[in-house]
Amino acid sequence: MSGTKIKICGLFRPQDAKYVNDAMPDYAGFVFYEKSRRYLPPEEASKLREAIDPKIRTVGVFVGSSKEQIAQIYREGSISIIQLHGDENDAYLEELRGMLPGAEIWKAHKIRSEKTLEAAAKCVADRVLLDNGCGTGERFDWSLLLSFRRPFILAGGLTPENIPEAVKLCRPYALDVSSGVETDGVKDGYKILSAVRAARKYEISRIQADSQSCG
Ligand SMILES: O=C(O)c1ccccc1NCC(=O)[C@H](O)[C@H](O)COP(=O)(O)O
Repeated sequence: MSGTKIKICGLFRPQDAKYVNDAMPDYAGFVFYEKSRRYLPPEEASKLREAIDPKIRTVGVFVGSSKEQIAQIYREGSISIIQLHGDENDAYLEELRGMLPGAEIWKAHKIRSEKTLEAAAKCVADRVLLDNGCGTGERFDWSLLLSFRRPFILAGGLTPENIPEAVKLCRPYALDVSSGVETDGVKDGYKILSAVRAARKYEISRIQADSQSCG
């Protein structure tokens, strides 16, 4: 079944690995941005990666890092996808690609208007992530996505409760959730499980409805 994928972002404690292993999202994110309250020091990334089920792909989130820093972390093997969440432009992406042939690169775009979506549509990244901000728990105006024609990862203000609405309205390739699966600023195992189930459950009920309507 190829349903909507889901990423749980901002893991940094040993128990976060257990939570994702119980829920089995498609992706887990490590934030390598020192100013984030979810910062994971690069020297701790390999240990956390090893504690996570190998079927879950890990994504490194970078803001304003040098290409050399990103390449070093990627080569160490704790992440298999690079997510650029700062002001990186296409030239930066192409240079990074030249340094890391075959690496999957995602680029986050802060969506404010049709114009910001146009930039996302043209971006050279392997995948684009459409967000309100940077792990701030707020969503943008999803109605802007009605005419967006490229597969995308939806981020910003997603919760176990609004995931069915998000999937139904926006039809994303994947969902990216962080604040919405936290309690008192740290990851909550029950909320992670609920978010992953919400994404998968919606997909199952949609497939059932489609097969019934086909007679
Ligand atoms: O999570 C952070 O602290 C963060 C800091 C700086 C840049 C990006 C950051 N997170 C990126 C993500 O991929 C988040 O999952 C995404 O923005 C959604 O966050 P939320 O609205 O909290 O669900």
